[in-house]
Amino acid sequence: MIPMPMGQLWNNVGSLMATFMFVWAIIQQYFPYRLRAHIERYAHKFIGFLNPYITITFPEYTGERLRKSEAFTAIQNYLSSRSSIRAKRLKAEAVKNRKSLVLSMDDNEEVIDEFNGVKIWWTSSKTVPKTQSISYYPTSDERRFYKLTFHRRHRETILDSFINHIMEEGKAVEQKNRQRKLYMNNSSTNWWHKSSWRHVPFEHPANFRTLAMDPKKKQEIVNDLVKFKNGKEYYEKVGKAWKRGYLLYGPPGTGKSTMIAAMANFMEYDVYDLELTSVKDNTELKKLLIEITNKSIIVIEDIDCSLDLTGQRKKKKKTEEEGDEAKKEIEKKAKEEEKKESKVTLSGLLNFIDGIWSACGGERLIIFTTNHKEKLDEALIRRGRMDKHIEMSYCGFEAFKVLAMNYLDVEWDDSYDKIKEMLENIEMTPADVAENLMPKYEGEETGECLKRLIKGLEDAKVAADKKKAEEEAEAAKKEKEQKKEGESGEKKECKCNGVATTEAKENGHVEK
Ligand SMILES: Nc1ncnc2c1ncn2[C@@H]1O[C@H](COP(=O)(O)OP(=O)(O)OP(=O)(O)O)[C@@H](O)[C@H]1O
Ligand SMILES: [Mg+2]
Repeated sequence: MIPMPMGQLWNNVGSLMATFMFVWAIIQQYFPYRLRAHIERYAHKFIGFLNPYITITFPEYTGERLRKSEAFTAIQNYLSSRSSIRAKRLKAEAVKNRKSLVLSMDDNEEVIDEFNGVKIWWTSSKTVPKTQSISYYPTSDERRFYKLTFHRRHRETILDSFINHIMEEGKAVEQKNRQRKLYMNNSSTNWWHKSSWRHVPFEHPANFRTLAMDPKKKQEIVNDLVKFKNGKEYYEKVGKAWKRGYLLYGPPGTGKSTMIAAMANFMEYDVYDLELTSVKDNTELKKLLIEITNKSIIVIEDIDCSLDLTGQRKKKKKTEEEGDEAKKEIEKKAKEEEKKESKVTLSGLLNFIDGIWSACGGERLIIFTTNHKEKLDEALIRRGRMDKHIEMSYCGFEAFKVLAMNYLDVEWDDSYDKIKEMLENIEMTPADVAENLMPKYEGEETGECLKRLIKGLEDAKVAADKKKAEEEAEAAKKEKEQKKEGESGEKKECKCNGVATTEAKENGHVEK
């Protein structure tokens, strides 16, 4: 039914249409095809003259091979939020890769929508084809479609803006509701895998609220991410691929992996965990890159351990210095290693990050983590590649407060002053603080957990002092040995030379 304002005029039009339909049925039955086509053309003109409303149909499947229409899916998503508020009869479907059921209006249901003050009617219907045919595609013969009806005076608004608006909004709804994924790269030796990546649902609960770190630093990271997410036009304007690199560095247990999960949840991106050691060579690395979708985070954890990326440049430098023989030996060793290890090179990785191929697809974050920033090649982490370097460090008092809130649900306790002072002087990772705070049995008192943390900090202090004393003793011992060696060397030199060397003279060991 076409939605129209009711009234006398429309009643008349309605009976006129009914008469017309009757006449049309007779024409179809008895008139030859050519004449029928001719009459049909004029009939449409006549209906168009009487009916000021325009209708657009969006079928569920399109094309010869009956592929699911993108427009239909976008409208379904767009309407899922609206129709669930406005429609009286809804249909719930479990859709692949969606976190929750998709609610859409039931067949022959109508929803009234509005766009920039223009009234729009959506109806959902289905047709059952009269002729039966054998097909590999949709098992059911039912063809669902959405119908969009609007007044012809709004033709421009609808065609120029509204259609784009529903496509964009529908895609955004889909993005928001989809089940996000955690991908890992398949080993190149497993040739039976069709895709280079396999995945599992990404369900890490980390978020920025529960991430323990300095609040100012955390806010800065959140702002940076928001700027990146909304930066499509900006990146286009400056002629830069829409991607951003983060280097997370710090000791084990300071929350680098937790931060990645929090970023993925905040941005609603998929995560691609790239294990470099199982990538055969640079070509395979490129192939992996091409298969990565937009709105994703590419992670390479412990980049300093992944490959001998730091060594390759240094080796090259060394060979140049040492000449042919050393060169040959190193090349031989390298060849042997290549046989069993990944052949991904530093330049291959640099190209992966910001070569021309890296620009296929957009909205990607690349994150490296390391415990030893100083070990990495400067080229790998220079700005532009790794745009933001984030240090994840030992637990400070602000970070402790977040952890105490997470684990114990307390905002303040009398012991906090003492803990604050201790955390300023003792290094303990957030992972260790969290472990101390976590109740060890059902109903363990908050005070007990805090006491355990204080005890843990005291123990850590004792251990750190002991380590420091040992290191100092070791250093003193070494220095003493070196001094001794130096002295005996000088004496030897003085004895054997017969003639005093300049150095011996300077040191006062001159033979008379
Ligand atoms: N900053 C933090 N905020 C909240 N929880 C943390 C934080 N740091 C560590 N944790 C807790 O400690 C555990 C280990 O942290 P995580 O794996 O993120 O450390 P990491 O820095 O990645 O360590 P590694 O260098 O060994 O990979 C996490 O599961 C989390 O519960
Ligand atoms: Mg980690």
